[in-house]
Amino acid sequence: MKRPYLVVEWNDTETEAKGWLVIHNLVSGYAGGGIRMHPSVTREEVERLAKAMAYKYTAGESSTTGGCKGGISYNYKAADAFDVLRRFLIAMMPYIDAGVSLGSDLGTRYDDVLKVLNEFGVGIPLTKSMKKNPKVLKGIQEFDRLLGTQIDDFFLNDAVTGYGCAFAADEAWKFKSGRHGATVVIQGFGCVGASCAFKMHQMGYKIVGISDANLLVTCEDGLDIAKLIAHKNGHGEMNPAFFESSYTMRPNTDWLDVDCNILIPAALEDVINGTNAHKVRAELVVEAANIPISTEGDDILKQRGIDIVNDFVANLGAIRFYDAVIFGLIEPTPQAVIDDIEKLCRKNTYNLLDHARKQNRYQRETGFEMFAPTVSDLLEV
Ligand SMILES: NC(=O)c1ccc[n+]([C@@H]2O[C@H](COP(=O)([O-])OP(=O)(O)OC[C@H]3O[C@@H](n4cnc5c(N)ncnc54)[C@H](O)[C@@H]3O)[C@@H](O)[C@H]2O)c1
Repeated sequence: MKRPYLVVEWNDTETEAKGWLVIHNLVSGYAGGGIRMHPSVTREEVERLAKAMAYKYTAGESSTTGGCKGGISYNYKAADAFDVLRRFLIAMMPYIDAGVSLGSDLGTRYDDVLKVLNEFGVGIPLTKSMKKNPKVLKGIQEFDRLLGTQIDDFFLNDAVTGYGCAFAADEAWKFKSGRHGATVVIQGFGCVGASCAFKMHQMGYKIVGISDANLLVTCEDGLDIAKLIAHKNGHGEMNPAFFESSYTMRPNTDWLDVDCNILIPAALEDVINGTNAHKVRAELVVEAANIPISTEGDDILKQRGIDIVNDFVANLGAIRFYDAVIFGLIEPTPQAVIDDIEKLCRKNTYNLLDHARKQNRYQRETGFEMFAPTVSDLLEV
């Protein structure tokens, strides 16, 4: 399954926006993945992201869902960003109605996606057979209810992925026998970056640097994560008016210049690449973002002996939440959702690092073998 099963290209009627739906594989006619909106989105990127989703569902032990992704090349901060998203979803509606389940990703909000799907009477996308399955319909109701619940002041859906990444980072750090109170730098302070920072801090790590779309803020003694979260905006941007006097502000491009033990990219793709991977100072990189390391960057990290935890191992929280609740795999409570994700992220991370160590190989290669998707079905019509 090297090639995507289906690629659909879209040109907006009202703006210069362009978009793609890529289905990497279907399992019993079903696939899941979020929609990314960013000016840099390309077809190739959406294909890579859809592939990563397919691996993620395998790592998430899903027996029901393949990987897909939506991508829109447009400014997510533009005043008409929601209208562009709406028109993209309308164009993709025949696929969505057949069982291609699109959610949110960088630059889009799940509420906005659901608003459009509800407007057209689709709700959460399901295949024809799922729509007739009472267990799945009950699962949808539970999932809808859980979307409105909170944990540690985050909406559950905004916490699941970041928490999972934090559990994966903690497991990997312990596997390396790292010292307590290790230092962490995080790129991105949106849904994933902020909740990951919160959980890492809660587990005793010191967050010494965070970057967002505007700036990098650092502090050797550790940043006040709760305060930064309380004052960030809906685009995951920190508010410098609430920074402490001990903080240093720098351009966000300096994020690799900060000393740390663990580096967590939680924003864009290919941010560690052939031009900057030699600058990574951390001993461990945990991929909270999807595909944050380019092939060239990967080669350099591998040569330098830096450990990594693959994206599809660390950031499967949201897809596991969806699958586990909709298909009735766990008790539908916020704590059960988090406990389930913790168990899975820790287990997969440990197995990944253990296999790689025993085979004396780079984790990326081991991960691609361990979690390769095996099913490729057709759309259910
Ligand atoms: N939301 C999820 O549940 C989820 C699940 C799995 C994977 N992911 C992946 O995690 C990553 C982040 O997703 P999100 O949902 O948190 O997005 P988001 O839109 O909520 O936040 C994105 C963050 O990235 C920051 N950012 C943008 N450009 C930047 C730059 N040049 N330098 C530093 N920071 C920059 C933004 O300011 C913001 O803080 C993406 O790769 C996404 O595919 C998200």
